[in-house]
Amino acid sequence: MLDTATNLKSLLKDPDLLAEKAYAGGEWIDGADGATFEVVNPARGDVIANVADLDRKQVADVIAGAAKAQKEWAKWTGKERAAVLRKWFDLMMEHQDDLGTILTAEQGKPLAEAKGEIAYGASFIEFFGEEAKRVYGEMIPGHQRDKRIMVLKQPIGVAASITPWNFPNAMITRKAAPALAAGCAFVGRPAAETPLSATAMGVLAERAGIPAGVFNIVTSSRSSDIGKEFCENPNVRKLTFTGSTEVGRILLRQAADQVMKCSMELGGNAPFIVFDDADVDAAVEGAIMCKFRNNGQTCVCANRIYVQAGVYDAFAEKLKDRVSKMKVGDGLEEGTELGPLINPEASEKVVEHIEDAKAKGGNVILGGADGEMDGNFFQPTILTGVTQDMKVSQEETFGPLAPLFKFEDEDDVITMANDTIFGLASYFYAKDLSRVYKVAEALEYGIVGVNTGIISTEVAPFGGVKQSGLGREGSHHGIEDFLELKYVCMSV
Ligand SMILES: NC(=O)C1=CN([C@@H]2O[C@H](COP(=O)(O)OP(=O)(O)OC[C@H]3O[C@@H](n4cnc5c(N)ncnc54)[C@H](OP(=O)(O)O)[C@@H]3O)[C@@H](O)[C@H]2O)C=CC1
Ligand SMILES: O=C(O)[C@H](O)CS(=O)(=O)O
Repeated sequence: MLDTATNLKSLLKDPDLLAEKAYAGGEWIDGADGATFEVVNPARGDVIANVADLDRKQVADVIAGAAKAQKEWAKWTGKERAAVLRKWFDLMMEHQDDLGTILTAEQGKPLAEAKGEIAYGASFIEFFGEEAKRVYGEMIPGHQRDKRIMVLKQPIGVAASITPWNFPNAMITRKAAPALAAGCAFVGRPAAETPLSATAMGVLAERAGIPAGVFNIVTSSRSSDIGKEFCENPNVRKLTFTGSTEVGRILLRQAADQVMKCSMELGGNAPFIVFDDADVDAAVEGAIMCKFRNNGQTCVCANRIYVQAGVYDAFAEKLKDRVSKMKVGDGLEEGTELGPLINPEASEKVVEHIEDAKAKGGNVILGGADGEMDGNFFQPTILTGVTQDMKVSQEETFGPLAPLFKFEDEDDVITMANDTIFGLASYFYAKDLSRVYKVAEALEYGIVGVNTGIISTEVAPFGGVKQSGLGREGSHHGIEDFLELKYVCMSV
């Protein structure tokens, strides 16, 4: 039973990984006047930690220190930076079990998924540690006989990061790894719901030999204040955000005054399309992984499931059979496949989408809003007879709700799939090669999964179009957002 920080420490092989202070300038610091905020285990509602609650002035001081440290860090060679990043990666993998336990305790996902997130998060550090050695500039043939043109790539400076609660480790490393590899300093503010995974990364950064002030975690419950400091502080040259489109808009407006370089990984509304020529069994498995990963709390989860008329009934029946067997429970308990939602508001949103769909003609064939589940637990739910006018079609549910839409022909489903302000991830199952090419090209999304429901990897460029974001994270593209191009024109 998780009910106190002491109890959580008792589950860890290395209890020092549970850090309740902020990590800044190589020091562990308290909130001003000892202020703290509570971290709650979403499965049981118990307080598992009391974490330093930094105020805006303290964060400004951290940024000043990061700016100083960054000047020295930028002088390191790419190879030297690669070495400490590799050490950080090795330490993450060595402590994968403890990091997973901490993650499950504060976020709720099943322990196996949490450990998977640690490996996924670590993969960004491994990948960008290697990229640190390959930040190449270029020589361009001069435009005049006496001119030589050189293009340098230099670190942008201090990168400020704001991350969500749903992937409390990987969303930090997906930003910190390219930032540090490029020679930037990093000041990260994790979601108040899940700061412990972030401070644990501070413990390991210190052990890896990352210089003081290069990697900083500012824990705070005052998200708006800290966001304003990040956007208004002249020492911050880059803002990288993962979270809702709503908050992304606020940050972009705030960052505009400094014309700050921003990367935005925002909300999604992923269509998952099953054509008549699909392998239906494979599509059902893909839909389960895509829809119920992290209990539906990912920006790339299938939010709308479109099934062509010829296979609709078979798909619905098979999906219902598989989902009815999924185990809901505490993420720390053996065999749990679906943990709790992060908070009561998340459950309320799922209920709202179910009730709206029912009122507009939808049918619940599994689960539903009036289940006997307590706390933040929610029984996985499948709706049929879903149509475009329902809330679930235009809003991100961010929970274990699978709405099935029936469609007749290819052009119709492309139109429906693209009928959203979002454009992050999309998926479809089909075998015909011509259809695969045409549909992949027609979907207005940054990511298209073909005959797969899982697309997340450090080697590919992750990001959205339309109101799902700006920029890409991961892949060799991911480091570019932390570099500035400098053109040197030499007269010889
Ligand atoms: N595209 C992507 O990769 C991802 C997108 N998302 C999207 O985010 C949403 C769910 O995540 P959720 O965490 O609730 O999203 P939010 O946008 O509410 O929060 C994201 C982060 O922003 C912080 N925040 C909230 N308001 C402000 C503000 N005014 N100024 C500065 N920071 C602020 C939050 O802090 P606090 O929580 O402490 O208030 C949190 O750390 C969904 O829409 C999901 O699709 C989520 C993850 C990944
Ligand atoms: O926060 C999220 O939803 C992640 O970006 C999704 S993923 O990269 O872990 O797939």
